[in-house]
Amino acid sequence: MIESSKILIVDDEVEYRETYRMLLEGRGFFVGEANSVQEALEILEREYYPIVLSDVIMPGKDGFYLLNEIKRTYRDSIEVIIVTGYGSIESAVRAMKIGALGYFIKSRNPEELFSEIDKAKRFIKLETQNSIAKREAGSKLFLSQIKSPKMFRVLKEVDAISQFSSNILLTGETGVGKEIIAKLIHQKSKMAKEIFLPINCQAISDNLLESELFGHEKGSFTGAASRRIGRFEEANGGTIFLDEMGEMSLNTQVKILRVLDTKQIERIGSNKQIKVNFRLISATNRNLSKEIELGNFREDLFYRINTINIEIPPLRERKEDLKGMIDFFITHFSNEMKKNIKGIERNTEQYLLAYDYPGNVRELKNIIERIVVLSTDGILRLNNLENIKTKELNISQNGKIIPFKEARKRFEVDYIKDVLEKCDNNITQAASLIGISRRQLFNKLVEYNLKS
Ligand SMILES: Nc1ncnc2c1ncn2[C@@H]1O[C@H](COP(=O)(O)OP(=O)(O)OP(=O)(O)O)[C@@H](O)[C@H]1O
Repeated sequence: MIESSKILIVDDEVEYRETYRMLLEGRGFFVGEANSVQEALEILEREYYPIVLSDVIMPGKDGFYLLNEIKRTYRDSIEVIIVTGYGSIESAVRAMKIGALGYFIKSRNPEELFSEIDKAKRFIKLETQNSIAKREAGSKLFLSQIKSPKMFRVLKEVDAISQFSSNILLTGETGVGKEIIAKLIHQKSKMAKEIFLPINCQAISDNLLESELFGHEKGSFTGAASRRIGRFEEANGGTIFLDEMGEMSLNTQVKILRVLDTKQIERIGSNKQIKVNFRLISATNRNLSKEIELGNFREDLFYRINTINIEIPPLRERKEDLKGMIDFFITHFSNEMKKNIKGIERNTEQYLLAYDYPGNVRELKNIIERIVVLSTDGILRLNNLENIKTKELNISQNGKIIPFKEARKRFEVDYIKDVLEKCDNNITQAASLIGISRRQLFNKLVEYNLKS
């Protein structure tokens, strides 16, 4: 079932509901019905419908009341299209002001209704995938050029398993491209048009992770100011990608196991069962068998998520692709930064080809980004080759990944120091190279205590 194609029709007249049902089902939508505002709100409590098509005048509460309630409770996770028999500019404006996405007059051509629904679908997808899209903006992938036999085998496996809905576990060191492969599996699957929802279990604290995944009812805990639709509900019909699965607490593991067994969830603070249907791809860079022995990971969950296992090799085991990847990232970053890169210094290229990349593709990508940023004459060179290891691996401390804010600070400090060194500490020139104002750079120097 296609989740963004689920529509709830709210109309007190059964003939209208049936007409819409016929029209919409004919176009592949899954249709739910409510004959009143009250019933619609009850259904929405139980089941997630991303799109609601509501009549205005009904016995009891009217469509504007429903619209108001939906926007107050669900904000942008549900889009509403108001349908009315009597079109008037005032009521259209009113609907839009309250937050309806579209407005349709019953006597009009149904094609207009479909175009409103398409708009709502695009909006919902955009909302949920906004952050993903931002992250991936302009980044084409190095896939079709792959020559390494090990990576080639991975791509073959992806082709073979994409069409099935079995749970998949991706294993491999950090930065090898597990998320890229997860996305590829989704794109090649039957759900390609539906949502791909990545969640990094390590980036979210354990108590928040539960609410993130399952959603919560208003007031179910301090800070739960409104109802929240969980990720499992949002991913319905599509693929959910649980990254860093090995970091999940035993408590959350039990709950995930239950969802996989029953295909139902309960929002925190509610005991209503809600049906969910998604494909699960998990990833970890831990050795889960070892974690099971240590009592950190549940064996039953391991077997559930690991119907198919794909191991992604580290970059040092796919040296055949290194040269191609280096060129690929140079082109990518020089286009992105609009820099005319003429070439790469021989020593630097040799070093990059011989280096073993413990941080894998992510590390290679970061190094290339940095040398492209720092190149002022169109030639790429690593000034201090020994520095590379300590700088690139500066993402963890005592074995724990450092928080994003701290990592950004470290990067900015290194980056600013490098650029200043290149410009003989000339702040005006450094600011111009970086592309920020002299004042902004000066503020950074004060903030990071780099003035000396
Ligand atoms: N084939 C590829 N083509 C282009 N970029 C890639 C490729 N593989 C990985 N990358 C880039 O390398 C970085 C790391 O990739 P990704 O996040 O998929 O790795 P991961 O294995 O999921 O890492 P982690 O275990 O740390 O979550 C990303 O910036 C990604 O865009």
